[in-house]
Amino acid sequence: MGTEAVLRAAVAQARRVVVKVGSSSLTGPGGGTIDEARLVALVGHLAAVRARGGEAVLVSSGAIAAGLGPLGLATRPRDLATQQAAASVGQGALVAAYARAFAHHHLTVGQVLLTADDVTRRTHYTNARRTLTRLLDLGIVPIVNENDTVATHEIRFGDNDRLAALVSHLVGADALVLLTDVDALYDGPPSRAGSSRISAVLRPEDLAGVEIGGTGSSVGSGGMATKVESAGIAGAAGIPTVLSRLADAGHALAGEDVGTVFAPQARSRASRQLWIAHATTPRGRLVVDEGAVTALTKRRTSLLPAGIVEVQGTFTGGDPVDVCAPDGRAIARGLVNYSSGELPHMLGRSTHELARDLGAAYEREVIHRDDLVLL
Ligand SMILES: Nc1ncnc2c1ncn2[C@@H]1O[C@H](COP(=O)(O)OP(=O)(O)O)[C@@H](O)[C@H]1O
Ligand SMILES: N[C@@H](CCC(=O)OP(=O)(O)O)C(=O)O
Repeated sequence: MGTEAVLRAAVAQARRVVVKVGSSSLTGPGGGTIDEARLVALVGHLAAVRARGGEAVLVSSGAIAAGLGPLGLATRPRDLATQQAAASVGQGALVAAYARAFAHHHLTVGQVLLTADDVTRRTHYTNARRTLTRLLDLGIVPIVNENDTVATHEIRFGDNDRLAALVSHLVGADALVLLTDVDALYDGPPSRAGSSRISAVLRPEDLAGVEIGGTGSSVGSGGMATKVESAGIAGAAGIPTVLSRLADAGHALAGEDVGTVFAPQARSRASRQLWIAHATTPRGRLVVDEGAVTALTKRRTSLLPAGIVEVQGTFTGGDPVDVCAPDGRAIARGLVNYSSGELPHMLGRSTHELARDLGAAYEREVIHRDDLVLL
């Protein structure tokens, strides 16, 4: 069996699978309503996974699109507040439609709304993981979406592709399936004559020269770029991804030759570190000296106050920040233990000195090595 066939078989046999469906393939022409027939067909495929003894987590976009009609809007609003209002109206309708469709298969759904914080901050991701795992143990189909109504610009994924990859980490999925409105990854814009389907991405070089563009619809948001990124995030934790159009979902889940399959990378990094690298938007920058660059990159140490020369941005303890070399290049990203107000008083000083002058609480490293990922 070739590598591609092995991967497709792994998807077909996945015990736990995360399936993500995009707004563009769930909505009818114009994008203002959810196409119930497509939703029902998708639910049928997920029920089939359950019927063969598997478990499924559905990550569904479409809240904003589902809210357009009831709000009398013709197109997806551009401003965040109206998008959030649309999501608030649409999310309930969307999950109600899923609950009805799953009930025909005697399956119950549970809604899980997540923000980027929920999959990056230690306490939150542990909670999210526990809830999702418990739902699966109870035989429920979790339906995940971004918590659009509270997410702000800074912390928002916007698309659900990367969120789906992070959810696949959270639940320890065996496969990730991304369903969209295009049948596969193409080597150029799918609308351009001469572009051809890529059936498998087995190594990063397979993406060299591929023109990966933005969304082709009025309701989708990440386009192909966030899907390829999502496959990379899942792959880094050893999880294979299949991308296909919604109409081919059954074939994709059965391991047939549709869409594009992405091989996981050979070396998987700790998934927590991946969340930090891929899920977070840095709230500030810590510029460090050359000694700290070497310590972090060569010796993989924690970041201590002594090596920091400048603090940029406004952040609180627990926020993601970039660590930059003296030339401004971001070399790492991590979750910082102190706020941007506290740090300037600590720069260049040893932890011993800080503990003596400011108290034991200041003995902690600025970013612990477990919370730091090299970029
Ligand atoms: N190289 C490519 N191959 C396939 N599709 C691409 C490519 N570059 C850009 N796209 C566009 O990405 C779109 C899918 O992304 P998007 O609209 O965000 O969907 P979704 O709502 O499912 O997340 C396709 O409809 C297509 O127009
Ligand atoms: N959380 C948003 C998802 C936004 C979106 O368009 O995502 P996608 O279609 O996956 O690119 C919603 O439910 O409308």
